[in-house]
Amino acid sequence: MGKSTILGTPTETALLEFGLDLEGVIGSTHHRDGTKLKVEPFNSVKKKMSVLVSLHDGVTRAFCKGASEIILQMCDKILESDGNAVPLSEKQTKTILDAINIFASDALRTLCLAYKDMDEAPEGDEIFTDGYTLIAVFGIKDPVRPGVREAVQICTEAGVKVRMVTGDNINTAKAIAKECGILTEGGLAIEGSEFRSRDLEEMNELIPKLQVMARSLPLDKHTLVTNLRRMGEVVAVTGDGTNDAPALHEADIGLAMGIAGTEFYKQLASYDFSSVSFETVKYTSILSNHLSNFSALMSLSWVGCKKENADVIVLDDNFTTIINVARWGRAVYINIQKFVQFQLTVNIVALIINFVSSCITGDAPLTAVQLLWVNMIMDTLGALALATEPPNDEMMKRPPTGRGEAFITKTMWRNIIGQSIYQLVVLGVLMFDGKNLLDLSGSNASIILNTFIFNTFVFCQLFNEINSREMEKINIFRGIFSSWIFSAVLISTVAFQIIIVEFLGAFASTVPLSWQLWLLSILIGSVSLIIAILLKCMPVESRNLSTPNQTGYHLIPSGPEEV
Ligand SMILES: Nc1ncnc2c1ncn2[C@@H]1O[C@H](COP(=O)(O)OP(=O)(O)OP(=O)(O)O)[C@@H](O)[C@H]1O
Ligand SMILES: [Ca+2]
Repeated sequence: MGKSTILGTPTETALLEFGLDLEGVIGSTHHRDGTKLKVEPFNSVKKKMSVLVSLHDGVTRAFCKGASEIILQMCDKILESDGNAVPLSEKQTKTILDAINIFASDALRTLCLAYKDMDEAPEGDEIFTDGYTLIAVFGIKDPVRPGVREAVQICTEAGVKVRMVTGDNINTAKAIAKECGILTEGGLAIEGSEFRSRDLEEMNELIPKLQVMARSLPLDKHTLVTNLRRMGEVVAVTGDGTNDAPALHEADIGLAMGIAGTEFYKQLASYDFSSVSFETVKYTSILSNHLSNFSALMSLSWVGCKKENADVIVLDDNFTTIINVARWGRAVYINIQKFVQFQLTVNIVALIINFVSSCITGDAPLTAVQLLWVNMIMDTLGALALATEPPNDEMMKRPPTGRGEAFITKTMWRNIIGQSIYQLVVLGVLMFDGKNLLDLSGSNASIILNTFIFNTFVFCQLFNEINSREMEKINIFRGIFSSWIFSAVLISTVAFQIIIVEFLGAFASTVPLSWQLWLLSILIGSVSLIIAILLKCMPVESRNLSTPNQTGYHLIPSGPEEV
């Protein structure tokens, strides 16, 4: 027989696989034919699941498995290795609790398995919650994937604070959080029950320090997200969707991962669940042949989460992918800002030049066709050039954009206004004294001057397009050749400009220019590169990270060294 594939949550599959392995060791035993009477599926609030089976000798047996402390509390007996149930002494309870803690501190998810025999099937819906006999304690290892630690580090550098909210035991949660760098020195790790009991004021104080919340209920995740948002934070939640749906829904960005994500994926292509890397590594010695009934306990409890709750579905179930989401999110946002900055400069200058000139001389230097042309190249090609820049690592080293932050930042206004003033001064001088300065005379003087103004205006925009690649940094050329689109756009803009000025005079109201004037246009345009450097030396906004906002909540530090 080939190896069968087990479907279900990683916890379930790990246990079932272990049970099946054990069956191979102990031999398939008699209890298999018991009939299932009732199943209480796993639920994140109770953190346990139960099943009621009727055995052939008339006995009804309840099996229960779930969070170790919770199941242990329901037990008053323990199954010894010889198969006899003996009362659970205080000393034994302590030993078991110690074992649980040792497992948990080793980053293992701990579960207990217990059973209870009854003569009759109980009435009502509830399966008993006391008088159980403890069968086993399990420690399940869910190895932290390679790269998670690095991903958390990148998040921290990017000003994204990673918190862990889990249904697991606090010690398990702490151990895992330490392993992936979520729990740091001075950070707070608490249990959901404690978190729940706090009032609003205490939460305001507690939440900024909170790094790990363990044994949480679905509602706790939701409460945390609501409070973080109230504090003005932008919250992204990742979850496997089944019990995280409320929090995913409440978050600004809901990232469905794990089963919810892969379940969706499974619909597109068949997905091999056996690749899920949970493995059972440790268990205590209190095992008996009762375990053969164990498979009845397994339920395919995973429910496809509502896809509407998530904004992003992480198909590869990998935390590192979230970095990519953030990188591209930032890249797109910044690219749009760059384009808007560039576009606003073009429009402000064109509008003012034409308006002022019309008011004073009754004549606009830039004709309708020229403006249309400017708009076409600047809109289409500019968007293409600036919006297709790929993300870079720099982007993940700046703090995130806050919820209420203006789209056009002060930095952008500085660049827009500075460049516009330069262009307006130059073009204004040319407009009013250009003939004199350029020594133009004769009947053609006016049209030559206007063509020259148009050409200079276009070159100013062209160089400003290069400036717009970087809003804050002086070096605007970094990686300019890695994006071939940008170079292609610049070259084709120049080519179009030559064609329109030199050959399409009748259409665009231009005349061919001498090479001296071409050179002068380019020179004047290129001065905007120097203007940009001067502007960037003018500080406008200090991204003061420690400014408390209205709730007294401090923004997170930007680098790990400040944590
Ligand atoms: N199938 C199951 N049957 C019984 N108990 C379970 C099962 N799965 C998890 N548990 C228990 O419940 C706890 C997890 O609770 P919960 O599902 O609320 O948290 P979670 O952080 O969403 O977990 P997960 O990583 O499974 O998504 C585990 O620590 C374990 O003790
Ligand atoms: Ca879950």
